[in-house]
Amino acid sequence: MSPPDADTSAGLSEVDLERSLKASGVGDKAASSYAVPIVDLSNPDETAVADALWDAATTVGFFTVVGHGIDEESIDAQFEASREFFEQDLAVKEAASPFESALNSGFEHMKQVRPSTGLPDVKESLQVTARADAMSGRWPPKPADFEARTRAFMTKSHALAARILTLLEPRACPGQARGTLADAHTLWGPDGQCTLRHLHYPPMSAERVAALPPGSWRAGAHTDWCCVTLLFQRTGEFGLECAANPRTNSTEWAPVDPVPGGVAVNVGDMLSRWSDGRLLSNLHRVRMPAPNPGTGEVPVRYSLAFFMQADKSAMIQCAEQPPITAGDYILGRIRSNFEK
Ligand SMILES: O=C(O)CCC(=O)C(=O)O
Ligand SMILES: [Fe+2]
Repeated sequence: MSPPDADTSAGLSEVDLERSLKASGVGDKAASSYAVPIVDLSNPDETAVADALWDAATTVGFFTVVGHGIDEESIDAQFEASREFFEQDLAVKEAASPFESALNSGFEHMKQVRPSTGLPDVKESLQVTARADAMSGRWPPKPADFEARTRAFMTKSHALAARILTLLEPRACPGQARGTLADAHTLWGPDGQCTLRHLHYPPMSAERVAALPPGSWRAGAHTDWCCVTLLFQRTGEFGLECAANPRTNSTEWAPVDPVPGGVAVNVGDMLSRWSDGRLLSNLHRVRMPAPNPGTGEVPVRYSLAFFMQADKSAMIQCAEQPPITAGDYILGRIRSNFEK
């Protein structure tokens, strides 16, 4: 399908794919156990690292990086900030960081409706988009150093995502100067769109889970909108699953379990488009785990997702689709997930 113009072409096929899961049955299939690759970024042989990333990105599309250089203390501190924010009352969180879908920022509680399920994810999230106007009036006052801590964590996440993009770029976008992808993503500039999403999947009793509408997921199957996502998980908190990318024609799902010292990475739709499909984004979802037999409760899950999204004005130039600004591209995807 060749879209008629740039504005309406943003992410249409991805939304159709997600909607089709509702009817296909693929969405209900249990996860099997093929392994998500692990890539060690501390290997001094840069060619070997680039090869391993390319293999991982073109087969599964989801992989875990270790030796990535982000210190454990910063990751733990961000999770702690997230926990302190979410433990407040709902009304306090809503007032502290009002959600604004057009800015992709703020706090939302069970508001994100996935096209794959037609139901809200059973989660709450706090999104920080690295642009001054997006966060004006949205920095939560508690914990007290939330803004400083989050800015520092986003700086480290951005550097890691930029390194991964630069290692993938020569094969993903062979016609473009090396560094174009990383340079298109700035933090805190007037056009910035990189986002850190703090996610909280609340613990709940088996009765509350049973009362949810049938077909509810912690996060319904979806692809991400960005170039790459860094997904930070805590040990012992499971449920993330991915489908291999569409090139493999596989309908299997694999668990993406937390790896000590590891960060999960996935390719998003923006990079699929930018690379003319040399890289493909893949579906992933977060399963509602079985209640703990001792407590009868479904355990809590926290995660942090850093979405490396090109600046609003960055032009996504590729051969097979019309040029589109990254700003228009993201807006199209937001509209497909949020009512307002
Ligand atoms: O919480 C997770 O592990 C996944 C979250 C996710 O995929 C997303 O927010 O896009
Ligand atoms: Fe995602």
